[in-house]
Amino acid sequence: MLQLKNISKNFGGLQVLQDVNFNVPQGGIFGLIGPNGAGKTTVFNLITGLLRASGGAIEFDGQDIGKVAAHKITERGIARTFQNIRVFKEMTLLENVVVGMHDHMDYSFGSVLLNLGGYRRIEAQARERALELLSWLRLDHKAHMLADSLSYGEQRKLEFARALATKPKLLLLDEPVAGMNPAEKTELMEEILNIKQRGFSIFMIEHDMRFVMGLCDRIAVLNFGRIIAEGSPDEIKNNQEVIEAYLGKEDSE
Ligand SMILES: Nc1ncnc2c1ncn2[C@@H]1O[C@H](COP(=O)(O)OP(=O)(O)OP(=O)(O)O)[C@@H](O)[C@H]1O
Repeated sequence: MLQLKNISKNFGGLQVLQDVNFNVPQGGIFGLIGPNGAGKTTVFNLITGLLRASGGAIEFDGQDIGKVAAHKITERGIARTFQNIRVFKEMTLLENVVVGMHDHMDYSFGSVLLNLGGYRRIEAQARERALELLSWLRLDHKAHMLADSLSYGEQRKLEFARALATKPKLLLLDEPVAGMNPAEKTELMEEILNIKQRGFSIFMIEHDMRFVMGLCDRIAVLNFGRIIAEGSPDEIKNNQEVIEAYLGKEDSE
């Protein structure tokens, strides 16, 4: 579904990614892990059009998206959440999700003027859909509360609902359980599995190994800007180079 082909990225003289190749398959959960500073967020920024690669190609559904603008990439079906939470705290949960939908709603200024009934119907459908998305994350009972009243973990989940509002084929999650307590992590695991079962493909960056190993069908490991391993969670857990990258050569015993 999403293919990175020989991707490299330099910031001035600093080579952050080198010959990165992997394929995120349709319908599953793919994980990208690696030590701090390995280049994981840079990969997400390249895929979502926030940065341009220095070399190589990125294809989504067989089409080159390497030069496509960020908002157009969302239109093509890729949505993301960020490491730092970006919800509108002074708006209700429902409003937060409806805002995420607006670019994709089927009305123009003219049609609103000519057809107020149609506009109201579309708005009502949007609110209904937003409630459904909130229910996927078990936040529907708080739909009319301000986002500011949510715990940190709940705000992260609200971000997911908002990303889903753009009807993505592929959902990119940047450290989804950062800052969550163990109970919230367990809940989110179930919710992400449910989202997968609804037909969404998921690609996540995550440091929490229990979460990554428990959820992902396949995992790629990035170390100093290079992919050093790719495989099933069991293959990754037992890969000597991966163990050394995380623990350091000396301590790997
Ligand atoms: N805009 C930039 N300009 C210069 N260097 C950058 C820029 N963005 C990232 N880097 C550098 O690129 C390297 C990779 O950063 P990146 O954030 O992609 O790593 P990461 O694997 O996501 O790390 P973490 O797990 O800590 O979030 C780091 O050395 C970082 O300092």
